[in-house]
Amino acid sequence: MTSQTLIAGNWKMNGLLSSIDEVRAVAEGSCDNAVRIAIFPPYTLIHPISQILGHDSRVVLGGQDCHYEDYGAYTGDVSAHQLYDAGARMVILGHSERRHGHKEPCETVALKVCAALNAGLEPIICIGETLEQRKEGLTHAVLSKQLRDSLPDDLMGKAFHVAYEPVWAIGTGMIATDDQIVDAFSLIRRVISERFGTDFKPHLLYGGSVKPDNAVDVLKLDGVGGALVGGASLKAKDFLKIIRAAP
Ligand SMILES: O=C(CO)COP(=O)(O)O
Repeated sequence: MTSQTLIAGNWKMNGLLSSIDEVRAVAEGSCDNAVRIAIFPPYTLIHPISQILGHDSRVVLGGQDCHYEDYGAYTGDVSAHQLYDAGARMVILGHSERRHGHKEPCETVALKVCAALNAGLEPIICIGETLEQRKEGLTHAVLSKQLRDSLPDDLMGKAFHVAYEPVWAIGTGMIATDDQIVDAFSLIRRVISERFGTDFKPHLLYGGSVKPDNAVDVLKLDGVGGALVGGASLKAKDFLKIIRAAP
């Protein structure tokens, strides 16, 4: 699995056809090949953006979720194969806005991870505790359970990423402290090595209020393999500052 720093922008339910210019500006403004860049626009924009960027673009596209079935009577859903067909090569799975907003259980996330890998998509699997859970001292228990139950058994040798996104840090401007990030990452590494063996080195991202002015501090932390950025990925000028902050 690549150890290249990954800077990923999750646009969530933002962006219109006119926003394609922002992706073009990111592709043109980023010349450091050491950093991998991914943008997760809404489904409606994946294909038009992929057409404009072309195959050898610096920017990889991804979906923000997918269904675990390949096709069928699932009104409103999109399959991993459809994402790939539209030009996506990655997918975010288990984001807290899916886990909490759509009551999505870990077992469903695990099925989606399998579907994504079968379709040739690289998944970013998100986990994170709420503020109440942290205050009650449940952070480790919550993260371990989410991780164990959201990862299918058959992951050896597959390219995937785990994003630690504390729910209370998302969209709040309240970034996790260095100690909280390092602590969560060491737990994630431990849980994964217990399950898949010590040779298995997961690629870990941090997400939650990453901005141009704090990106350097987050990305230099030991073991941080990149960032999953929400609000600050919507404008190319902000996102490029975060990309340039990568070590
Ligand atoms: O949810 C996030 C990325 O998936 C983080 O969002 P913000 O960067 O807006 O806090």
